[in-house]
Amino acid sequence: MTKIALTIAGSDSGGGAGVQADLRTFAFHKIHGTSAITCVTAQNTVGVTDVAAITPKLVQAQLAAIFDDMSVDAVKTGMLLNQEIIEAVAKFIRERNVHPLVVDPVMVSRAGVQLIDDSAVISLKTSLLPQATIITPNLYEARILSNQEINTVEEMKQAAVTIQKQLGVPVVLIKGGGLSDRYQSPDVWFDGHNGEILTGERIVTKNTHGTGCTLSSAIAANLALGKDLLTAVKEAKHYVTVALQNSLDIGQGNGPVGHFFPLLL
Ligand SMILES: Nc1ncnc2c1ncn2[C@@H]1O[C@H](COP(=O)(O)OP(=O)(O)O)[C@@H](O)[C@H]1O
Ligand SMILES: Cc1ncc(COP(=O)(O)OP(=O)(O)O)c(N)n1
Repeated sequence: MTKIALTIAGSDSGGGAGVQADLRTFAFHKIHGTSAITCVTAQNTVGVTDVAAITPKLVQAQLAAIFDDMSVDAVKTGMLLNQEIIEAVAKFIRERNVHPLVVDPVMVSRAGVQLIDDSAVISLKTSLLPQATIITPNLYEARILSNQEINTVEEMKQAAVTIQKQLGVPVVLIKGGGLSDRYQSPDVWFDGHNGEILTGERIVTKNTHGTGCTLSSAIAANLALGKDLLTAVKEAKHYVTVALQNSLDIGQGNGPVGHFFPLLL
């Protein structure tokens, strides 16, 4: 039977991240992708030049249109932009008991650019993250969520424990793309009992745009396919590594990861 996944995220006009990356990732996994768009960014490989929010009412209407008609096997959230949209999404997820739910708490891009309003961070912490099956902060986002400095794998482990306990999220995966390690790009998993370092070869390329979106949508795709959470994460990390090996040297800045390769999962 055809599996269905949903991305609740922003549009990236340059096609490297956001909804565009998510739908490509779903398609690669042979999942039918649906989308509830939260905001439209004017963006390319160099940066974001403008952004406009979709009204919370229209975000909710997109969600209702999907869930009133289809049976959704897994959901991911990405860039939610502001407090009103986060509250609308969180309310829908609570009322419809939406799961499994992968929350990529998009706040700051790997280049350090803030992608959501300050007030939105509080709503994210209190309304959305506690409903997630797994959250996938990058180093910047994990610093904000844990209130601690993170520059090493040891500090990633400590922060994962802090975030998991303080926010009551079942599983925290801190992504290590931003570490200054020349050979490895490790992610740290903590599920309340067990911690695990998911190792991965660091691919040397400037074309890393969309890695976080691709990872979280690949996790959602694997969950939609019925895989257990740790397997879903490990296979998603492998997918991102291969996508980085096939990244596209387009544009004048950081090109996107590529999705044009044979299935190697
Ligand atoms: N150069 C790289 N080589 C291999 N894996 C990478 C590289 N950069 C990022 N990753 C991986 O991509 C995923 C997304 O991480 P990251 O880039 O830190 O997130 P974000 O895009 O949200 O800032 C993680 O699994 C991370 O380990
Ligand atoms: C519309 C939109 N959503 C999310 C992001 C951030 O993308 P991400 O893959 O998490 O980060 P980078 O690897 O590109 O830093 C975005 N830029 N736009």
